[in-house]
Amino acid sequence: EVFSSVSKIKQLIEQERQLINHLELVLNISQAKGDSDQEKIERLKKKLQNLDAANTLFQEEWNYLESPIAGFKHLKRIYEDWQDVTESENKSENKKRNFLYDNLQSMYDVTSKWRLWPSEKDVEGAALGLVRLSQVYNVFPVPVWLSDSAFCISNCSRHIGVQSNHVIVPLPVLGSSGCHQMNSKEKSNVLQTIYMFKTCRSKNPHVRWKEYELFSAHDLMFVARTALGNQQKYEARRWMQLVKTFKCRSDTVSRSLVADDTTLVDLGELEKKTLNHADPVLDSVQTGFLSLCQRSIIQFQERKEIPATSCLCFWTYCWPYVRYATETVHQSPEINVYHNVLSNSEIQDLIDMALERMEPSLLPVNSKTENRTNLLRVSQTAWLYDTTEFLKRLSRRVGDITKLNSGQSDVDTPSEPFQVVNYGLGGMYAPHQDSVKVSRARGKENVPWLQHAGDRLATWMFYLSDVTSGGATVFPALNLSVTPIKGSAVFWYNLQQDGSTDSRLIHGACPVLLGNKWVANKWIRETAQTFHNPCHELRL
Ligand SMILES: O=C(O)CCC(=O)C(=O)O
Ligand SMILES: [Fe+2]
Repeated sequence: EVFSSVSKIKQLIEQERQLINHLELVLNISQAKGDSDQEKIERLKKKLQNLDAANTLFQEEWNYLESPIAGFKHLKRIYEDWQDVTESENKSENKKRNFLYDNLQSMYDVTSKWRLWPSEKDVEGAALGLVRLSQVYNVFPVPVWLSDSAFCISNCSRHIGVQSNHVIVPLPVLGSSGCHQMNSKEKSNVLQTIYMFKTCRSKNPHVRWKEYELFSAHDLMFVARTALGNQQKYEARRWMQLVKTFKCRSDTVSRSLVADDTTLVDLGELEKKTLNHADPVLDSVQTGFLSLCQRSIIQFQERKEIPATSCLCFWTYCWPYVRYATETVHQSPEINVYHNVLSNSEIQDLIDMALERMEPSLLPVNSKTENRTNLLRVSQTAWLYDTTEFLKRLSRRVGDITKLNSGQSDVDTPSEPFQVVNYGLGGMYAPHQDSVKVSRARGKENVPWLQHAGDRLATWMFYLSDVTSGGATVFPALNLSVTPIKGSAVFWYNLQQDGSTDSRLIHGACPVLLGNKWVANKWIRETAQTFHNPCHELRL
């Protein structure tokens, strides 16, 4: 599975490069051997050129893949293109075993076994990410017709205080259109982006859009069909309607964007299936979650810098001494954000360690990932035990700041190992409690220490990245959202003094609209806090 981690999607560039080099070699040898159909070799060589161009596009600018549109298009292209290359021989009528046939066959076998190669499920996962983003943030692709080029891009909604029909262009997309003179402050500002975009376009009407910035009719149909398959009829209809606007346009660009007749036949069938849709009914937690997520996008531009005045500064006791700042973001129950608790190189080390071990995240209660269509949690996770001095030091730092027993080892387990998380395209975590009271024993029989560790008394979460847009941690019951700041951490108690779950601490991670979000959790368990957990008045 790739779609649930933006960093893994980026890594595909390197992997595809290796395949391209291999294919080139195979084609050259085949040509020299002369045992294959020359026409076929020519066709594949043409294809190879296209693959090479598409791959090179992202080679230097791989941050473009942090845009959900580019990410979706990239996964879909890799899946479809390589399916086409490796299956071309199988499909042909006169299957003749030769060097080319054998090699394409083995490339097919190898890639279908690669865990880090996109499957149809990945393309669907990315499509559902787009649907989720359009639902949550009301950023929705609308066709915008500009001079000779047609493109569909996000519609900026009333939710972020801008009239409809304005457009949001995800920043990486903007960069390629000759509008990249923005400074970093401007880059973090979604609203400004819209105005930048508008001015920029009017100054550069000749700018042509790159293929991965555009949704073709085929792309839109794919998203609509996937939404329908996920029982999201209303959303399916919204995406489908865009194809119709293509259809109505008479200019050549729009006509070329409507792929072929099958798209139109598909469109008719899909329309029938999406009739009589009903809007989903959301409960109050979900509604609170969504409106906090929407609001956090507007707040983003207002609050990016670490607040200087409202912070108390401390030193940790452990080497290397860290001068951190405490910001109380909520009073009762108390939620604190600690700034400057990790250095950039510590962050890089954590991410490098985690990247090798990441697996699709499990849901907390049923611990099953089979039904990924619900996508309550779209991310990948790696557990890092305190096996190195570096990780022990980070665990100690958490203990120094929280005054809790935060160590982690096989014999004595006051807290869990670090759980490093990387979110995917439109990656999110629906509202949940970190407390595991309900599910404690279930499925954990093979982890003996967990049986005695007690509940998750407190949550410590390092932010290992900033997020360009979206991705806030929100607390619907407290009407609070916390913006990820690289190197900061957020901390709260999940349990009340009597050990019961504090329902006010329900929280979730908003979908990432643009960027690559990384966090690292450390859950501090109850049992080993006997002489550490401060009594009521002393709690941090
Ligand atoms: O990523 C976030 O902002 C929240 C993550 C979270 O709640 C969790 O992993 O339990
Ligand atoms: Fe959580």
